[in-house]
Amino acid sequence: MASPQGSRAPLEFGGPLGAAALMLLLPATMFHLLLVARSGPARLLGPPPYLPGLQVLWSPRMLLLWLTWLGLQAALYLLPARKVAEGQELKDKSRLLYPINGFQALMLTALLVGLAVSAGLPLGALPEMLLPLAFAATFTTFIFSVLLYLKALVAPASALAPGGNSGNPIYDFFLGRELNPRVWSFDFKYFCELRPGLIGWVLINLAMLMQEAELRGSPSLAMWLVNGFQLLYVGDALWHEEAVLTTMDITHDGFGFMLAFGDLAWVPFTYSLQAQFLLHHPQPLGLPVASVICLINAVGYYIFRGANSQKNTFRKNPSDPRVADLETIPTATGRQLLVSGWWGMVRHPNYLGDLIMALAWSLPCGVSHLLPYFYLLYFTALLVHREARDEQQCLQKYGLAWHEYCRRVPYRILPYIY
Ligand SMILES: NC(=O)C1=CN([C@@H]2O[C@H](COP(=O)(O)OP(=O)(O)OC[C@H]3O[C@@H](n4cnc5c(N)ncnc54)[C@H](OP(=O)(O)O)[C@@H]3O)[C@@H](O)[C@H]2O)C=CC1
Ligand SMILES: CC(C)CCC[C@@H](C)[C@H]1CC=C2C3=C(CC[C@@]21C)[C@@]1(C)CC[C@H](O)C[C@@H]1CC3
Repeated sequence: MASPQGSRAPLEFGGPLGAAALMLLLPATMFHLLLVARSGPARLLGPPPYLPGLQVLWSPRMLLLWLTWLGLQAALYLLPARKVAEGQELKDKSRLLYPINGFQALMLTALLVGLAVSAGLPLGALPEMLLPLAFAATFTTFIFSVLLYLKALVAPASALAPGGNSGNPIYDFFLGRELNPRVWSFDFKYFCELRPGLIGWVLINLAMLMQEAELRGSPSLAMWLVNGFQLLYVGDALWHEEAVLTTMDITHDGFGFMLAFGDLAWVPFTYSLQAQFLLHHPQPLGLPVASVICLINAVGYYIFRGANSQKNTFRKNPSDPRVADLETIPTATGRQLLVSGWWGMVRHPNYLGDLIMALAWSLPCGVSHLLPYFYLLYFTALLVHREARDEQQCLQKYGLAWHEYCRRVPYRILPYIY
């Protein structure tokens, strides 16, 4: 049974008050964005064009559609996997097993959607359903988080996350108590992190593209770019699915409202904002500008993928010829820190690449509105905060060696600036 005593981990996100505020603010922001993206002025900082009543938001049919989507992705998760990977070592020295079949799930979803569309499924109708769908996703996320909280009450103490067990129910509900909640081998956090939300995001994008083709005869170049860039990003994440097993979300954070809402509602409904904006606010884009934007995305992707692959290769096998020549700092844990290559440029080169891509996703939407730049602004804040959390954890793990790394590589994300 879980210990009722509060853990001594320092409180994050502004403690219980911050957690309560975020639980209201995040869904409110998501609905604000959905409403504003379809309004004429599309003003990020203005009031929403109208406040939808419950009869607009609540639809049992949309709830059923949402649950069917989750069910389909769960069924694809359970299909035989090309590989089963081991997670990081847990407190009790055991390691969990995870199926690596996310990319297969993306391909099968594409096949099923393709078949359904050719059989007459009106995917272009999805843009009109976004509000009640997002409401269904938010509603189920709250229920799901309550179930996760209750499940953690009967979990052994060794299954609890380092944070999220303060003893304050609001804070713990938000952050999540159990590290890897599972029913048999079905891992809820791992499943939610990569599948329904990420694949849902590119499906919403595709629906915007199809609806634009229906309205205007063909999709615009800007819509093609946004769809292409974000599909590359999601495809890459699922292709490198195993890498998510070393992220702090999987190894450190509990599974509670923050991640459940982030994965299931926030990602599909707000990360598709640029495509939503373009459907209602077509933007002219010439080939020369489009080529420059493609180049920016390619540079971002090159840094993002290069940095992530270099670290993953090094962590798997430090004597791999691709990384064996890189300079390193030894640490007391026996693990080493890379101090040349991408990780010698700044301490989070992968974040830099990710931010450059975020810029490339907004640029096709022009510069007349701030709204399509919401993702870039939010993502900068998220990564700056995430970087600070990661530094804290690395300092705890590596102590003096981390100080030495910070001395040798003084910039965090942006060389010579931050
Ligand atoms: N689109 C989105 O919404 C989001 C995208 N992301 C992306 O996901 C990816 C993963 O990000 P994230 O999980 O935050 O963290 P990272 O992949 O950056 O991992 C951080 C960990 O890497 C290890 N590390 C740090 N420095 C070094 C070094 N010099 N040499 C070797 N290992 C080092 C440490 O772990 P250890 O030593 O234990 O291996 C550290 O805890 C990133 O590309 C990020 O941009 C992340 C969040 C949201
Ligand atoms: C809504 C809150 C403010 C915060 C929610 C955060 C989540 C949306 C993100 C936390 C870590 C994430 C990661 C990804 C997507 C966003 C969330 C779930 C990736 C899967 C994106 C693709 C990358 O290649 C890997 C990322 C891992 C972390």
